[in-house]
Amino acid sequence: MEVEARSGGSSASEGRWSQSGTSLPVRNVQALAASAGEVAVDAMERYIQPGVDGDTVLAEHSDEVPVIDLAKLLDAESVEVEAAKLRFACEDWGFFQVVNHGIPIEVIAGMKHDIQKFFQLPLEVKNAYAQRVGDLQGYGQAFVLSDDQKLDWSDMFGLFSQPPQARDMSYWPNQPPNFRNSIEEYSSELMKLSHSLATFIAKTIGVDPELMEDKHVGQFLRMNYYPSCTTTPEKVLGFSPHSDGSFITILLEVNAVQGLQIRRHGAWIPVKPRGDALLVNVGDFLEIMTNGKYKSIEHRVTINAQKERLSISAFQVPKYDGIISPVLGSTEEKVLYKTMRVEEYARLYLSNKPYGKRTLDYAKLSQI
Ligand SMILES: O=C(O)CCC(=O)C(=O)O
Ligand SMILES: [Fe+2]
Repeated sequence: MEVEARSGGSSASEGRWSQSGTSLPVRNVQALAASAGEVAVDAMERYIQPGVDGDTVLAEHSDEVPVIDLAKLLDAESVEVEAAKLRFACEDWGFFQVVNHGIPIEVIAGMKHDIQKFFQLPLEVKNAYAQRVGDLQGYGQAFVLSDDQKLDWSDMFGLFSQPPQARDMSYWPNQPPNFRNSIEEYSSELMKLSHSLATFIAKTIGVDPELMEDKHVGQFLRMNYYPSCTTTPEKVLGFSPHSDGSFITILLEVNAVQGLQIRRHGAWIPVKPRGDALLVNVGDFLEIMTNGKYKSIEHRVTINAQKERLSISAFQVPKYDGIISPVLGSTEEKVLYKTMRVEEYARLYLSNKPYGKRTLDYAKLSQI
């Protein structure tokens, strides 16, 4: 069936395909959506996920997503109360909004502006940047805009943005003109935020922050573009349910269009974008390190009928040649996760396609 769908790309649908470096046609969802008026039912079909529209969504709980104030964590008078909130957020939700995060407004505004301009570039221009890269070895430098394997209604462009010595900026897009600079500023600001959060997270579990130091030394930045979908928005997903292969992930919701949903008690809770906050979530590596005390929660992205949505995920990742293992609070604590090489985990995660929590299940000792 898959072959059928691909070879169906006759002259009528050629405009919806773009050629990758290989001869395989790669679907670009933004281009497909732009031709919406004539999107044939069969072109849409592969994106339809049966049952999505039947899942329980509890919008009335959206306001309960925890909010953590970094300024209060940094203030001796309020740190205790705020750290307790942080602990609850990581244990119970696996997600929190961080306000007073200290990232200059102009840095965020620059990044938002440039990412919108980037996705407005002609497909051939974007593909040229995407084609130049694609090597994920040792986390690699960047990866594709379109993915012909993917069933999700989105296009993504990713690059390894930190640390400076491990990246090659010559691969980064230089359109719009200030893009490289915006990425550089944004990612180095986020790195500082990540270190600050990691310090407080370590304290909430009684771990020496230095033990966490090499667990978020790198940063992978992924820019996500979710076109609107006029035909069957309730039946497609921009991003299928997954947990993140990171220590923590810091998400910027670029244009305030709702879409992200968090798995909670068997239902989905939509997250309301906040202009003054960044959304942080616990990733798989932090779940393993805390021996399951902090949860790497599944999440997914839904699609809007009228509006496109853009977001930027910044995955804080450990040293590729390091190891990841539970850090125990006491000698009596039962070890629930394997000790794994980061490289092994990363390879598994990337090969699995992060649908569901398969990689994390593999790391759980109780599963074997
Ligand atoms: O776009 C979003 O809101 C979330 C994206 C996401 O979950 C991811 O990049 O891992
Ligand atoms: Fe995610």
